[in-house]
Amino acid sequence: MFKLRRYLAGHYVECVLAPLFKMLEALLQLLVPLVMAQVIDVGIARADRPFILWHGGLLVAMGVIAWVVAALAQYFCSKLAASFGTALRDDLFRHVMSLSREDVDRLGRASLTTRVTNDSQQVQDGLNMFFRLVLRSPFVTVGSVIAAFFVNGIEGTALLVAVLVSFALVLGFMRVATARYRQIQGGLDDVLLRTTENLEGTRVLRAFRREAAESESFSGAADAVRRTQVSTGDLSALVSPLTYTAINCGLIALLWLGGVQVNVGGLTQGQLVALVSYVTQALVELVKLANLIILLSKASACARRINEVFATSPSQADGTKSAALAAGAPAVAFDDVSFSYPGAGGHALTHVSFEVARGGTLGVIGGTGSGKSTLASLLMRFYDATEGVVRVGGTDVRHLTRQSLRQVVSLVEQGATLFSGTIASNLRWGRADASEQDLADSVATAQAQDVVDAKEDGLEGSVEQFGRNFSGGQRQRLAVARTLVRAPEVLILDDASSALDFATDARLRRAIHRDLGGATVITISQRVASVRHADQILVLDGGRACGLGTHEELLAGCAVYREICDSQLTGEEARR
Ligand SMILES: Nc1ncnc2c1ncn2[C@@H]1O[C@H](COP(=O)(O)OP(=O)(O)OP(=O)(O)O)[C@@H](O)[C@H]1O
Repeated sequence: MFKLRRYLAGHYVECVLAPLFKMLEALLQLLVPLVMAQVIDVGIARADRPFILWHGGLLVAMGVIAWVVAALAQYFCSKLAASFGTALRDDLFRHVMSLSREDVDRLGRASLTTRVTNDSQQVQDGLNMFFRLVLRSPFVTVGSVIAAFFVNGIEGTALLVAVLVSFALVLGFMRVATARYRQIQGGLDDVLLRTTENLEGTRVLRAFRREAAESESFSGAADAVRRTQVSTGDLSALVSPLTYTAINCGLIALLWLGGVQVNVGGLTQGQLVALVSYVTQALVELVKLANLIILLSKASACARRINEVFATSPSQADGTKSAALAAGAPAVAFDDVSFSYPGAGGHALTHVSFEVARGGTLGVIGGTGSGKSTLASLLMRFYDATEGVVRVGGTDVRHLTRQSLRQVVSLVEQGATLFSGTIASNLRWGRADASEQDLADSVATAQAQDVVDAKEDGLEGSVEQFGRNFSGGQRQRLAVARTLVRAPEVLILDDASSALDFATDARLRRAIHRDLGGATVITISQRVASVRHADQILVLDGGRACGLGTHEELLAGCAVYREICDSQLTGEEARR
């Protein structure tokens, strides 16, 4: 947790003032029994009315001041914790965004979500309580023991023993609890993963009648968290009663010893009342301290998980060169590229080489799992090639700044994702300053005019989360339009028209060719019709390039391509 102290920068005044005001409140609290003792031993014993009234007024004044400083401390603590939480979450989110897909795969998406949301909140809550109690509780506890010694040595010793026993219990709990809380947060990751998977795949779940099985599996994960929470809860539930028991034993000893001493004249009645008050204060503060330690154990487990994310530096260093398609160099080139996903047994791509000239078109075809999307991911530099070099404009993509690479190369993926807002706000993800005309042109090229027209508000029509108020084909066309707004020099369509009928798909390809003059277009598809007119077609089979050429050349020389064509086209259609 200490490592996260940088998020307190700029709030050092509150960091000092909050615990200081709490201390002041505690100091006043410690003085109250001494004043009370005076009232009993002097004021009441001598029936001195003015003395009692004066000290009564003093107690009221101390109460008012204590209330004011406590309110101020509370204000500073809340402000401090809220600023800390906001800065931490912002930075954590930014850091997660800077990680490569490989890093995100390794840390786990669900786990990252829990860390950015729940874990950061736990740390914020822990910090809030820390500043409230870190000085106050130990101060009151230690102060009560010292004050008790000050009043009477024997009584002070009894209180000290009770406090030390309670403190040992609290520390023992902290050691066990931190590990348990880490386990609980890990379990919550699993619950979140199952929740999002099932919510996003509700339709599939129902179609395959997997509700019962998935509910059972979810219950299993939730129950594992419950068991750890219950056992940790049982443990933490013991902390307060044990602390109370230890201190109350001290109180019994104190009353017994105190009674004897009052009888022999070693202690006044007022001093005994003050001592009882100190024991009570120590008890209350020790219980608060125990709860603070429970909260800090939780916060420290969460802080460690957050620090793990910060310790993951992006596995891909950003390049320094600006991407530009130089004349003469191919727009895109794969030079003997192989790639395997982290933790995967084999290669997803093996020794793949090809070049696409500036303004040229490439079709990529192959069976499912043959490595087509992986090829697009390497070109976007979502992952780095394990062997070989991927080049854009003649430069190794690892040497290009990520921003400029993605300015030049744009990808439309099959699972077109839209974000809640309006159609226009989604399209402007492509280019923030795009004019209405730019948006309209892109919509027309993407064959999405009917999608916009169907909305009463046209381009201002609303888009729900993930674009779920649109059909798959409508989402795909809007996603294409969004990319076209950017007017990319290299456009990759990865199964981006899989939900479109053949006629719309053909119109879309023709429009892109017509309106995006000069752009290099890579079309990835399982449909021969989508790639057959490309300048070259790359055929992938099990991650290997088994053919590269025009439709006619491949028909004549590539058995895999011929097989794909046979499964989709009649002999006549294939030759046409
Ligand atoms: N994130 C990942 N982690 C591990 N393996 C992966 C990952 N993504 C894909 N793979 C594996 O890499 C191989 C190639 O996958 P890829 O998605 O590139 O195939 P594809 O040709 O696009 O398939 P499809 O046409 O079904 O979309 C497959 O064996 C797949 O299981």
